[in-house]
Amino acid sequence: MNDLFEEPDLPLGATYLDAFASVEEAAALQGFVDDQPWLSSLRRRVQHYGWRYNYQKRQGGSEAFIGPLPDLLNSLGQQVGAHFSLPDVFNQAIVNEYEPGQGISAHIDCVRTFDPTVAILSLGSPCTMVFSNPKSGQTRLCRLHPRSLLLLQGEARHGWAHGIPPRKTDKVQGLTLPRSRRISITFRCVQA
Ligand SMILES: O=C(O)CCC(=O)C(=O)O
Ligand SMILES: [Fe+2]
Repeated sequence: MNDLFEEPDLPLGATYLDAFASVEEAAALQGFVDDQPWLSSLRRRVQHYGWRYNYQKRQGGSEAFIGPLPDLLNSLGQQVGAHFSLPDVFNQAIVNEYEPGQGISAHIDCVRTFDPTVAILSLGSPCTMVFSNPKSGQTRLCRLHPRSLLLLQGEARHGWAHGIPPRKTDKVQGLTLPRSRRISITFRCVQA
């Protein structure tokens, strides 16, 4: 349920679905992720599945194939694909962990490496994502709730940057809401 019933304010091409994953699926995904090793080379911890992503080169590269997505991730990816009738199957997933105060700077997911659809599943703490449009200077805020899915396509994927400010709290309709640990799983299709 959305905090204080605020409506998500999304750029064209973005779709937000509350409670996309069931409580059981979310718990299983969180348990799975928590049992896997983390990469700690960024300011936040990450896990890569399917294809390793090189943040410096901003690409995957043919040597970067790790293997098929683990079953739990694959079945969630398939559900997203079926729900939105997507033409391609997700073959890559990046897990991001955010402790309070951590975020991700505004970016557009690499267009050369990844296909036009990006799907973000949220677990754990709610947080506010900021969309910014470099051409118009507009910004839009979207509250991401645990178990929600955010699909980025079209303008929202290519014309707007998205990021999460590195804060310990978010302001929602005048209230200051503390963040706790959040996990996101971003599904993409690497064009091999
Ligand atoms: O954690 C999120 O919700 C966003 C992650 C993201 O934008 C990315 O991995 O490219
Ligand atoms: Fe992203």
